[in-house]
Amino acid sequence: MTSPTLQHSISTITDNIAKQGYAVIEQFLNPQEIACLATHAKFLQNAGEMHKATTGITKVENPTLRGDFIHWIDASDASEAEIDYLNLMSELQQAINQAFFLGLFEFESHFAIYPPGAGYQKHLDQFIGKSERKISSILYLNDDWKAEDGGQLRMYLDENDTTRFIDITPQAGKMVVFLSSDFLHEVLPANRERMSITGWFRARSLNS
Ligand SMILES: O=C(O)CCC(=O)C(=O)O
Ligand SMILES: [Fe+2]
Repeated sequence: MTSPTLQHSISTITDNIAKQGYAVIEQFLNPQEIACLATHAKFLQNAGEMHKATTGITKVENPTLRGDFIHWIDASDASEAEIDYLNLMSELQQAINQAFFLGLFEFESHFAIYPPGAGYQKHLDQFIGKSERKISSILYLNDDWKAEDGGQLRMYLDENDTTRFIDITPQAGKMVVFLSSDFLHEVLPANRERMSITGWFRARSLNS
């Protein structure tokens, strides 16, 4: 059963995507749920389960492009906190499908930890020539994040004008959702560790 708060967040997301292609929700999950996910991210890190992220279809490590460590969430082997997250994202998926008729969705997601100083240079979330990733989502897990900690997600609002962007602080509980094909974005380096879960809703490709 969906809570009224979640229902409200979900309709804010679909309304804002329809209006401007992206949505920022300040408190998508409550502090307790975020704390469980953050604890799980630290557990994965301590267990050596976070791996250097790669970029592109060829999966090359490119620390100058991105410096984060990731762990893909596997529904068949998920912790309680991960299952709660996946259930919420499944509700969001249904709402997005109903609003935009995008259809045939799958969801893939990973934890990401950026050590201090690491970022992710300007990119699009679709691999060149591939467009299965339709919607990107990022949920932040960082308690008490201040603007001076850095680590903002910089979203470019016009691909032809790099002076038009918004900076989003990765504060715990905040969720950003956007059309994967439409927004160049980057992660600015932070001066403290930065944790998140990134997810993509995909349309099935014709050959999969
Ligand atoms: O963590 C963020 O704010 C963005 C991450 C990102 O762009 C990605 O993983 O593709
Ligand atoms: Fe991205």
